[in-house]
Order: sequence, then C-alpha cells, then structure tokens
Amino acid sequence: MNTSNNNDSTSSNGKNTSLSPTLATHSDASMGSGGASQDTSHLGSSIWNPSYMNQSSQRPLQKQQQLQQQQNPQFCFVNPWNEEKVTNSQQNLVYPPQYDDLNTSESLDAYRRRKSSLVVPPTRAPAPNPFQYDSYPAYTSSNTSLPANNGGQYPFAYQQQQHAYQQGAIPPSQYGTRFVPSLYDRQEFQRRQSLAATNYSSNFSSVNSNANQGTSSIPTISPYRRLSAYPPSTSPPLQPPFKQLRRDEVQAQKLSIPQMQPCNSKSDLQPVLNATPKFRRASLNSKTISPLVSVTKSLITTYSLCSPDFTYQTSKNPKRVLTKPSEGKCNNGFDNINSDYILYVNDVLGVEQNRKYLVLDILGQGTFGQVVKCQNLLTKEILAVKVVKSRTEYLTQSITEAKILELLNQKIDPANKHHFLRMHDSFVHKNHLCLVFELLSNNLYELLKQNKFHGLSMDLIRTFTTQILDSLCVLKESKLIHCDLKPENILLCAPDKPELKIIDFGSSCEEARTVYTYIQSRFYRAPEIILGIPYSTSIDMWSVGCIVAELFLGIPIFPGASEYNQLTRIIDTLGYPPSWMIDMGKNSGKFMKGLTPEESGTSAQKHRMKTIEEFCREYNIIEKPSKQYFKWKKLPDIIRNYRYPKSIQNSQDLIDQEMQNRECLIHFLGGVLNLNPLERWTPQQAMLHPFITKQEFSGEWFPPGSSLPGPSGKYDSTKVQQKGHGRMSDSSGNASHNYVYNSGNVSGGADSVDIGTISKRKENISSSFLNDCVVSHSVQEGPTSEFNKLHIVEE
Ligand SMILES: Nc1ncnc2c1ncn2[C@@H]1O[C@H](COP(=O)(O)OP(=O)(O)OP(=O)(O)O)[C@@H](O)[C@H]1O
Repeated sequence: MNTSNNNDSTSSNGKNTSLSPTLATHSDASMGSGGASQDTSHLGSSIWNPSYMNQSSQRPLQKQQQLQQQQNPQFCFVNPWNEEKVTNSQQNLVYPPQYDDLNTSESLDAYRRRKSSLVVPPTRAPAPNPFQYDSYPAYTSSNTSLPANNGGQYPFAYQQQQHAYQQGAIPPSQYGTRFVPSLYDRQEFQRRQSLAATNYSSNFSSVNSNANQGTSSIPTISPYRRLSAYPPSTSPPLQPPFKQLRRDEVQAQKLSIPQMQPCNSKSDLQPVLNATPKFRRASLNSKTISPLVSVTKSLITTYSLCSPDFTYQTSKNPKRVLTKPSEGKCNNGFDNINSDYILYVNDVLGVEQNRKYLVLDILGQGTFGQVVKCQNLLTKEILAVKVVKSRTEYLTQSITEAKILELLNQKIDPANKHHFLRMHDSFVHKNHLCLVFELLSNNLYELLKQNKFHGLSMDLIRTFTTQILDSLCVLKESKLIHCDLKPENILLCAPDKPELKIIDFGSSCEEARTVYTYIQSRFYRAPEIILGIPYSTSIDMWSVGCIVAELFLGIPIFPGASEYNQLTRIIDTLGYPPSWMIDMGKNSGKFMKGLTPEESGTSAQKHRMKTIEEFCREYNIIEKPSKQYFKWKKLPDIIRNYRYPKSIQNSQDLIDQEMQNRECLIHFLGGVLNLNPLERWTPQQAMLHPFITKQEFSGEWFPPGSSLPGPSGKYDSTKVQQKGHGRMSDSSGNASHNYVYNSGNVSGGADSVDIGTISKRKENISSSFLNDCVVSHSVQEGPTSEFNKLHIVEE
C-alpha cells in the first residue's frame, strides 16, 4: 500500500533528512508537495514525485528532470531508498509504452528511455493508469474468447497489429496508444485492472529486458491465470491479459514509492486532491473502488478477484442462532431440550405462498415459546411471530390464546380501540403452532429498566393506567380474565408514544370456567389465588394495582421470593385479609395458623402468618428471610416517602403538587389493592377515580353505587414525622402537615433497593412460573398423563 511506500521513503532515506514525507497515505488523494531541500549531487536522487501523480503534471522539477534526461541519455541515478546506482538498462518501464509522441528520428529504445522518466524509481512497480483504457470498444460476444492456441500470448488481432508495426506497415504515430487490444472487454479488464497492475509492470520487466537485449519488439506477455468472480463452472470464457499476482509475488515486487517535492511555501503542504485517483481497485461493475471499499463492503469481490476458486453464497452463510440452548434434541433435531424450535436468523417459517415469514430477530422468550420479529415475504410487513413449544400442553393452551384473541379482535373490539394485541394469522411449522401478531415495541418492564428502575412520571402512569383499565373494562364486560397481567405483558405500540397494548392471553379464561387454581405471575398474584379461594375478574384488578405501584416506584411493590414470602409481603404492607378469606382458602393452613384466645386477646384477628422457622420446619424447606426493599412497610408510607424526581426537588410548589398527586395515588391503590376481592374496585369504578379523571381529590372518594368507604380511612394512622423538608396539605385539604419523605440524598424508599436482585426477577418469574402454568393449565384442558407428571408444587 502507499503507506508502506511512504514509510520507505522516510525511513530509508537517511541522507535526505530534509525531505518531508508525503502527506497522503491513501490513493484517493494524491500527494501534496513535501517540504524538501533539493539535493543536486546527482540526477534524480533528490526528490521524487509520487508515482501516482499525473504524468502530465506541469511540476517544474519533473520538467527539469525530464529535460536533463533528454540531454543526457546515458543517465544514471541513485535510488534514494537503496542508494544503489541503477542504470537505465536495469530499470523497469513503468507504464506501457505510449508511442503516440514518438519522434520519427528517435529509436524505440530512446523513446522508451525518455518515457521512463526519472520520476519513478527503478525496480518499483507503478500504479496502473485506470484511465488509459477508457476508449476500448465495447465488449461483444464475438470477441470474448481467446484463440485456443494463444498460449498466453497477446490475442491474434493484437499480434497482427504488432507485427504490422514491426514491419513498418504502421507508422509509430498510428500504432496506437492502447496497449490492450480491443479484443478485451473493457469491463472485464477494468475489473481486474488494479490486481493486474503490478503484474503489468512485471510484464514490462520483460519488455524492458527484451529492450535491453537490443530488441525493439513488443515483448510477449507471460501466460496468465484466469481470474473469476464466478464459481469455476460458471466463469465466463473471457480471460484477462494479465496474470493475477499471489501475495508473495506482490511482496517480491517492490511497489512504487511516493515521491517528495520541495516545500517552498506553506501552501505546498496542502494535499492535492486528485479527482480521479489512481491506485484504485477493480470492481465488478466496470468501475474502480478505493482500497478501503475493496476490503470492506466489496470484500467478496476482492476475494473473488484474488482467488478464482473463491465462491460465495449467502445461503451458505453461518446463521445466527436465536434459541438457547441451541442443540437439537427433540422433534427430529428441530427442537432443543425444552421443546423450543431452534430458530436462526433468515430462517423462513411457514410454507404457503403468502404465509412465509423470514426470521429477523428474537423479541422475547416466555413460558409458552419464543416470540420473533419476522417479515412476511409477500407483503414485506414486519410482524411478531410467537413460536409455541411443540409439547401438547403448550399447544392446546396456545390454541386457547388464539381463540381468545380472535374473539377479542373480531367480535369484542373489531375497531381496535381497547388496547388488545392484534393477531393476523396462525399456522403450524414443524409441529410448532405459530401465532402471527402485530409488532409492538418495548414492554413496561423494559421501559422501567431503561429508566434505571426510577419509576415514571405521574402523568405517564395515569396515561398508562387509563388504557389498562379501559382494556379491563372490556374484559370484565366480556367475562374474560386475563390471568397474567404484569409489566412484561403490557407493550408500548411504538417507542415514542405512550400507547400500549395488552398481550399474552395464554393463561386467560372465561369467568365461568375458572378451573385453574394456580395462576398469575407471583409478584402480581392476588391474595385469593395464594389462599386458594374462588376468583373472578377482580384478580386482574389486583395485578393492575401492583403494576401501577411498580410504575411509580420503579420496582415491584411485592417482590416475593416464594409464595410464602409473597403473602408475608402483602400482609406486611396492607394488613391481613378478612377472616372469611382465610377460613375459606384451601391453602390458608399452609401459610397461617389460628391464634389461641390468649394470643388474639381482644383483637378481632383470629389468624397470623406462620413464622419463617415454623414454615420451614413444617415443610422441611429453606426459606430465606424476606429482603426488605423499602424503608417503610405500609403502602402509604412507601409512596409518600419515595424520593422526588430531580426536576421538582428545588420547587416547593412542585413538591406540594407532587404530594397531592401521591395522596390521590395512595387512595387509588387502596381501592384497587383491596385484599377483599368483593370490595376491590372494578375497572369501571377505578376509571372514575380522581387519579384517572384528574378531578380535584378531596381525600375522600366513593365509587359510584358503592356504600363502602374509600380505602383512605385505613391509612390515616400515618403519624407525621418531620424528616425532610417537604410540606403539603393533607388529603382533606384542611390542615397543613409535614410529611416524611426523602430529599434526593436521603436514603430510603426505593433508593435503598438492591436493583440487581429485582432486575433479575424476569428470569426468576419465568422459571418458577413455568411450573405454575404447567400445573394450572393441565386442569383446564383435561389432565393428560404428561401434565400429571408435571404437577409440581412451586414453593
Ligand atoms: N407482538 C409483540 N411485539 C413485540 N414483542 C412481543 C410481542 N409479543 C410478545 N413480545 C415479547 O415477547 C415476550 C414474551 O411474549 P409472551 O408473553 O406472549 O410469551 P409467553 O410465552 O406467553 O410468556 P409468559 O412467560 O409471560 O407466559 C413479551 O414479554 C414481549 O417482550
């Protein structure tokens, strides 16, 4: 490359220390004038022009050198790089002979000497002149092949022309400047041009050596190898005039060295950009390309030109595997050990013409299978395809998901107004049910993660909650229970819009067919499910309460490590469920025990949670002590004391506004996170709460048609303790109280949360929820022997 030449010129030119190196290291820019003091001790030894400078350049030094050459035909010069004296008999011709300006009185040898000016040092091959061949006739099918007996000689037509010239039939002026005969296809030639360039000069070495032996005939060129960008079998018959060099051959031949110019003024230091730079590489489209392009985006072409045996087919590329583990263990090797289809980028799912989907990337992985981003090969639409595991239990459950989505999309919400995922298609691929959905963006968990688990603004929480409640209103009216609401199953429609959709109806059921007993992801699991009592659509409202609290806090409000731990956290934060729930619950005895009259005393409470020691001893398990993520235990305290967003920390008005909003949120969450499912607000009721409607919140609010008191009364016990600097009006708006909260640098609230643990919850949920789903779904679909085998109790 030119760079190495530059290095050569600077490092080995010990004598000419005043020579400045060339400025350009890339062939796209010809070199600027290097600063130099001219050493005139011998001809041509001082300063060298870069070989790729335009030969017709009017640089005075070059002119002077040419003049000196003509005056002194027996010139010799010292190569400034190796300090060897080289006579003209040893030098290589640099460019193909240009006989157009041959003087009639001048011998060919003298002409050649004159043309091989001192501007190029000996033994160094020059760059080819890509523009020398511009006027070749167009390639025609009649001139594509060389004579079979050509033996590496020039084509016959050229030999004829050469012979005629040697016989004197053609005057030198008409001999033509074109070295490559018209027989050659211009495109093919240019494609090979730069690679052939060094060889070109190599061929001219023999030209020169012939000349030096006293012959003035145009030498023959040595046989050349066929170059091809095509597989050998499909390679066109046209053969290039030059042999392609192997790397060792290239290295053996010294390339031309950029040369120096005296630097007389500052302006000489400016690089001279050559609009049509030499040293370009060949490409397949009859153009030349820069070295950078040739080794980056045109690498395949470059390889093809370098090696005739090189073939490249996209289809043979190693494909990026998207599924883990990726070893084929089931389903004839198509599935891994978990019965997940092993997906690769560029796989095609489906076989029917308009139902072929090109796999682009993985979007998510869940209990039921993988969700991949795909492109419909016919419509070019980008979609999400859920590839369900090939096991029967997942298949049957996913058929239910498809049916519910179909019902929602076509009957319940045909206008697509209520934030339900749209399903476009479904088909089976290699024993896997594939559900084709509209492509959505991030889920809410990812959004919180992007926000460093700091929670969202009140307005955004309100916007999201309104949409979720709207969906739940429709579901409740349709008597459908989602059964797996969580941030992971609520997706943004687009990354830049606060519009969302609810996905994953794989656990959904009709309210009248609540046969599953073990449902919902643990953090969002309603107390009635944990205790094991009949449930209804209100379990989704519990999940909504957990999600809204999480959107505010950034982390789950009840991040239970086990079901025992989940219930402990709920009770610690919200109090005990009513006695009837505990009495009725099939699982109550697992986690709770009745109080003796002495223990209960005067209190109405009849039960208590088993201590962790009691629980572990009884079930012979190890239960880790509950990790506390919040400094405060009660819901109102957690919300009130959560740190302020930075944007409001310096404004008391904004802090007051924030605290009012928080009180409203606490009241809202109290109604939605009511432990008693019979009192828990319905989505229709919750939609009317001031937190959603943005009406002024007075501190008391009853859902219309409900005589039940609002939840706020339960939490009035909060004793105000001055700790931070915040002040706000209380929820009744009468008195002014100081509330406990943390300023930015005070520890507590979610600041003290071990984010690492929480952020891993997705994986934890997935693995444990696997058991949940398998167990619960077996009941609905009619127990299969496989399901019964998989009946695993989670905790
Ligand atoms: N339409 C979609 N567009 C973009 N991403 C999606 C889409 N559907 C699902 N995903 C991504 O794939 C993940 C898993 O999807 P889904 O919840 O439907 O699978 P699952 O197997 O039912 O999971 P789970 O374990 O929750 O039951 C989602 O959390 C989401 O990130």
